[in-house]
Amino acid sequence: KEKPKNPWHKAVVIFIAVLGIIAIVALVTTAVLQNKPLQQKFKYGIVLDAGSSHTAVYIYEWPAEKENDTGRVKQKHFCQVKGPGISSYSLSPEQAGHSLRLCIQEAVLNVPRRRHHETPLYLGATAGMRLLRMENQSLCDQVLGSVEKVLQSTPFDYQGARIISGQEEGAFGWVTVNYLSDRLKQGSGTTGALDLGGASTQITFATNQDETGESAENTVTFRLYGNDYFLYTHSFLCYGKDQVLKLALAQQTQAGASTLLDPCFNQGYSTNLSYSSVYSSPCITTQKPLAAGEGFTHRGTGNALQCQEVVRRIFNFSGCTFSHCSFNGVYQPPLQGQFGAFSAYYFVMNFLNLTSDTLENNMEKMARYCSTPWTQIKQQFPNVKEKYLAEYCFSGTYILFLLTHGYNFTSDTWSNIKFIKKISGSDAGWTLGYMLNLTNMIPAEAPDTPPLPHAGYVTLLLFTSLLLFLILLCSLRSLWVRCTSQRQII
Ligand SMILES: Nc1ccn([C@@H]2O[C@H](COP(=O)(O)OP(=O)(O)O)[C@@H](O)[C@H]2O)c(=O)n1
Ligand SMILES: [Ca+2]
Repeated sequence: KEKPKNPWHKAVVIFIAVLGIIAIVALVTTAVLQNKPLQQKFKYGIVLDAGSSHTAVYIYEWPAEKENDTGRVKQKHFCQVKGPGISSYSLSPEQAGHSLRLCIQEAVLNVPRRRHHETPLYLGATAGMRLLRMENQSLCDQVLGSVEKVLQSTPFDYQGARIISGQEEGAFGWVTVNYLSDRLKQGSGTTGALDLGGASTQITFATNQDETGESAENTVTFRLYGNDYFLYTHSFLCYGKDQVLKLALAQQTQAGASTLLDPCFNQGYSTNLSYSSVYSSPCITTQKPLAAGEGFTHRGTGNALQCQEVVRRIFNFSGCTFSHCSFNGVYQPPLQGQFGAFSAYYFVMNFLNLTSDTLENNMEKMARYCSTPWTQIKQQFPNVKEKYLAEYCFSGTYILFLLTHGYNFTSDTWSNIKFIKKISGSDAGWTLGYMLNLTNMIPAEAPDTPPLPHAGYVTLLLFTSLLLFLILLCSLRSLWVRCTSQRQII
């Protein structure tokens, strides 16, 4: 019944089999290789954070091809400029630019040479320069001119040095935190940002659109990856931890006495301070007391409860003209969601071991730290700079007070605050968000994402190839069986 077969049939079958296998192998290898570039190429961006107490240089890096994916830009290098913040050079502006040179040299070495000319370089100055601008616009311009001159002479693509606003500082800190924790693409449940500097402090969180209606100056809106965000943000100038200490010292030296007994410093701590070091800041609106001499002795008595009262007096809780206020008559809608607290919040709370305990336990630990004699503190932490060490009782008490009485965190909502320094290897702070914004790296609309990740494609491909191979094998086998049996018949 079988039709007679061509004797070439067997050769054709073998030829098809070999061709089929070669095709499948070629398909798999090209698909796997083409979908993933063999060598990653990177691009770079540099941001200088000119803070009130110090300047830091951040170098960021991202894959050259995929700029629009969330969570892809990361911190490659960090350099801390030696010496104080640029606003401290108001009496010798040339030194401000000069102070940056070593970190710039490091940046030159850390970015591949062929990328230098296309690497954007930004400098943003925060509260220290805001205060200098209030005090003396011309000195402020001279300092900015001095850093500009140095930054222009680098091989990078210099994009400008400016004082950023408190809203920008708060909002870009929020962008950084949510970008790094990959929350922007998901579109739900963002994290608020709490930043404590030396001269100002920021609070920023997403809220409902109707909550932002009350105060336009506290509102920032973003459209990121197809989602609309309504942010509440406020920057309290003079409420960074160094300026707040001046406020507290001024508050306590109104009588112009020659000795200040300060409950916010440890018992046995004593140092001489000049009245002008306290009263020269634009944050201090009261005049240096008439009775005052040149200076006073600043002596610790170490009492946390009394220190809380000192801190309370630098807050004003009356005169709210909105539905809700934090303090000093500043609008604040009800707190929402989780918060990341970084910068000096982290440094102080981490030192005091207050990052992962209840509010009540933290208050107790704080009381114990404040009442520890100064000699014992120094013995316990011989490697910590004395200036920092002496101020932890005050700074810790201030932070606890600010978060609870200031922003209205309670024992119940305390655990919503996470004290953080880095997220996935990059520092929390405004600099990354600032760069992402200026380089348009976060699109307003969600980019078209491939329906499957790379690994998914590879798996799918391997399975299909295997299946094809098996089908080929089976059909060849049946053909083979048929033509050999026919030959026997012949
Ligand atoms: N290891 C460190 C580094 C900085 N800090 C403090 O962190 C604060 C950083 O403020 P900043 O220089 O960014 O000042 P702003 O311009 O942001 O107000 C300063 O009060 C520093 O003293 C700290 O407590 N421990
Ligand atoms: Ca800062």
